[in-house]
Amino acid sequence: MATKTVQDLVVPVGVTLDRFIMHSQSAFPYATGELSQLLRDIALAGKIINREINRAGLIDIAGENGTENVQGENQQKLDIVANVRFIRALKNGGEVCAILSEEEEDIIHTGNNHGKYVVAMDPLDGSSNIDVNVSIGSIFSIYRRVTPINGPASIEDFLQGGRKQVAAGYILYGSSTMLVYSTGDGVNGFTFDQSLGEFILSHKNIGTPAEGRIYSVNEGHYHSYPKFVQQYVAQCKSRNFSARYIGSLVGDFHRNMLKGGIYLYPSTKKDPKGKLRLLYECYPLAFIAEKSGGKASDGFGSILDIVPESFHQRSPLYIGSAGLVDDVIKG
Ligand SMILES: O=P(O)(O)OC[C@H]1O[C@](O)(COP(=O)(O)O)[C@@H](O)[C@@H]1O
Ligand SMILES: [Mg+2]
Ligand SMILES: [Mg+2]
Repeated sequence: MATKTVQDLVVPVGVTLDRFIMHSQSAFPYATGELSQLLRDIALAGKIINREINRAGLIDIAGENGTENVQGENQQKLDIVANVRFIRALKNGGEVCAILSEEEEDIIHTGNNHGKYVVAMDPLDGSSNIDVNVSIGSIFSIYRRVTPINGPASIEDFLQGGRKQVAAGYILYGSSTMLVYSTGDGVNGFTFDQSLGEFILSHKNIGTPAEGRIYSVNEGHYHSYPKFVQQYVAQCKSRNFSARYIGSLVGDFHRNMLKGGIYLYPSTKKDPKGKLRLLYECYPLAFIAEKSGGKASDGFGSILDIVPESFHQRSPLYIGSAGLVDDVIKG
């Protein structure tokens, strides 16, 4: 038997998120490092939330909290824990002057008025899956503030529109934990190595396949969908597409980005403007979709071109492989 070389025996750890961020930053000689630090702060929040999720059943932070958020949805204990963990990490990090969260009515001022950035976030996405051990996520969207540094942030910092995002991404707590983000130049994914406590580059320069054979939609609401969506779903069935729906946007989106597919959350009779929130669900995932070669539409045009009007605004969402999103819109 051939003797193993040192390379065979000592497999390299890979590129850590930290190193990757450092490298990307060295391509921009005038970068000051603040956005890099902010991405590290988000990764830290992700690690802490990952730990909380893993032990939720052991330390009584599973289940409903008995409260409702600003949108009238039941809050799970972990929704609140994730919200607090994120806010704390961003406050302590110092780069963010204000935060918009799904769990809070108004923006949260961090006290860091010198911070150049604001973050809109869904601290825990897929709340109905928390207690049943199914994939959930966190979603974030980053803007450079437009209000003067050293003063308080305000509404216009958050209502700049999806095209003004300087970075966006998500953390997926699934069969492994992953952080996926883009600063506009490609989309990269990092898998969390529990033993090292580090995110390691595992999915370099992700590209969404132009076509696919997976459709993800809550078919329980079928009769409540607009005609063009019903027709599209019928078309998916007649083309023998696979139906895959977790009910955690991050998980459904991630699978379709890697394998080729489409996620649909149309308007319904109950939610005529759609269920998903524009600023911290649709915009960031649309940013990732477009930067990976996919598409995101509200049925009329690109999600990123919707002019935002309010913090918790909702939108229909059709997102994934470009060819499939085009098929829905054509009707
Ligand atoms: O249960 P439904 O109506 O199919 O909705 C599922 C969708 O709602 C969401 O759970 C909304 O997100 P939150 O859990 O952050 O409120 C999405 O993740 C998911 O895709
Ligand atoms: Mg969500
Ligand atoms: Mg949520």
